[in-house]
Amino acid sequence: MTTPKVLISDKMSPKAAEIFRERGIQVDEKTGLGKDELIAIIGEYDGLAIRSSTRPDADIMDAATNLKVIGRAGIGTDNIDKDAASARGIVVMNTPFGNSITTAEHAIAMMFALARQLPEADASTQAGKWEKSKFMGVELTGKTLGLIGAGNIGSIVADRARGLKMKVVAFDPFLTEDRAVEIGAEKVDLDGLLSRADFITLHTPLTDQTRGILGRENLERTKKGVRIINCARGGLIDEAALKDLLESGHIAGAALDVFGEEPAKENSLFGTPGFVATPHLGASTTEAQVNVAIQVAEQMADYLLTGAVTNALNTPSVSAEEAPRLKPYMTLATKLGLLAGQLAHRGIKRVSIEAEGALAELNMKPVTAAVLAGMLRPISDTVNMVNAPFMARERDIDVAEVRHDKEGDYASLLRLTVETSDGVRSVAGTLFGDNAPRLVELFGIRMEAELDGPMLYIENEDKPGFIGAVGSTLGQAGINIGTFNLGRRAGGSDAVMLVAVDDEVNADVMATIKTLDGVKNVKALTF
Ligand SMILES: NC(=O)c1ccc[n+]([C@@H]2O[C@H](COP(=O)([O-])OP(=O)(O)OC[C@H]3O[C@@H](n4cnc5c(N)ncnc54)[C@H](O)[C@@H]3O)[C@@H](O)[C@H]2O)c1
Ligand SMILES: O=C(O)CC[C@@H](O)C(=O)O
Repeated sequence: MTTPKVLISDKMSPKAAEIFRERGIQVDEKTGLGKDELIAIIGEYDGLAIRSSTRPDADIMDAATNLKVIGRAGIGTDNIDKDAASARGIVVMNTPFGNSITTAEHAIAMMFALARQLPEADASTQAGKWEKSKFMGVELTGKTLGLIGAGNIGSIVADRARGLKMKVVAFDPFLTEDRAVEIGAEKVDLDGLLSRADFITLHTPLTDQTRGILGRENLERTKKGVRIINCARGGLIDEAALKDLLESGHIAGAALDVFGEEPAKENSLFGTPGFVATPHLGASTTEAQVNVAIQVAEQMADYLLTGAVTNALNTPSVSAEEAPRLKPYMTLATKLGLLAGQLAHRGIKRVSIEAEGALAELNMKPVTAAVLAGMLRPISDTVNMVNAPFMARERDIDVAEVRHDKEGDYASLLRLTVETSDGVRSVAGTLFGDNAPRLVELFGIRMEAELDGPMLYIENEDKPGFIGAVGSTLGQAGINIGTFNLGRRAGGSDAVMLVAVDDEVNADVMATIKTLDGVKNVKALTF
């Protein structure tokens, strides 16, 4: 294996580079690159470690011919084109917890800043004024804090706010009643929150559903004198409406760490009374930056060196302990997928992936991704485990996973049942003693075969002399046979044959085999 190479393209704690080097990965740190500069060099790298300034898009990824992973030292990945990454098989990972406390603390700091007008009072005092009566504040104790989004950061904010003796109400469609009780919040709908909250703080990602969640109409519905904090993402609040309502006095204060346009070197809100701004500092503490740098470097190194996947947004997780146990099953899954994909004459509509015995106790998601990657390889040169589920969805292939706890004839079994417009057919395989993947059933016919190298699949009437005829056709063409794997349907006249050959069988030989008496179907396969 060649030494993987990683580019760190945003300012990051030196801990990240230190970890990459310790793990034997080459690392370059080049920050502040323009898009074209990045495009010119990205082809050299297996990994790209970023914060929020680098914005890897489809153009950058097209040039990133070796790129396997993009690691975001932070939470939000809205600066990464994840669809483009998935389509190219690039894993995107973030560090979902490393800066949560820091960001929650920033939101609380912003709340105090608004409640006591700290920035204005500071500026006035240092300007030599002593405007004691101008800066009359409000207490937090007893006030209602409305959380929009109660995930990692929102729930830490709730905890801190409860410590400040505030009442917490939360709007989050994915928050269960039990979790709301656990974080000490009352679950409410958005209207309830807008009408009751003295302070509102946003902690959702920016999605199609959350964009403009505090738009003009909702801002107008807030309680008069409300104070609003956004340390999540610009785009959640209508900035023009916020300015109007601050100026009209309906909103008493607003503190934004994030803006629709960043860097926000100019913004219409600047200078508005009651407005406080910080330059996307939510995650900027020494502790958080060390946390996210260590985490992103460890995760990326694990993936590049061992295949373990943690905190990926576009592929299933595989822990470092699971990776070696799953590896042989993933090889089996890819081979069975390849077999099913190559033998499907028509587009696949549905695949059911069944695990039996020991395999049923493992993490099935990576196995499913490996099946799909194998199955789609005959129709795509670029498919891999990351983009296969995405490609299957794009092709409307319905994928089902089924686990059977009980062992059958084998300690573990993986069965794929594939539906095309030609009907439903299944293949099954297992791992032999040395973790070697073996086919054990082909279209309902028991047979044992290694799926390796070039092979010939032949369906025929079970007649004496047929095997000899195939053998001599291949022999006459100078093609050496590795193994002959045979099976026949019990009590029937159908037989199947998987012949491992040393060289690929050319079209002329295929045509001759097709003319042999009793042949029903012939196909050249590669594994
Ligand atoms: N300012 C900063 O520097 C900084 C630092 C870290 C994180 N962030 C941002 O903070 C945000 C929250 O991060 P997190 O770690 O808590 O994320 P999270 O995924 O743990 O929580 C997000 C919550 O939002 C909820 N949500 C999703 N759609 C919603 C909707 N339509 N209405 C209401 N709630 C909805 C989800 O159910 C979830 O509970 C993210 O946007 C992240 O990028 C900013
Ligand atoms: O890297 C940063 O400074 C910001 C990070 C923050 O926006 C995040 O989503 O984690």
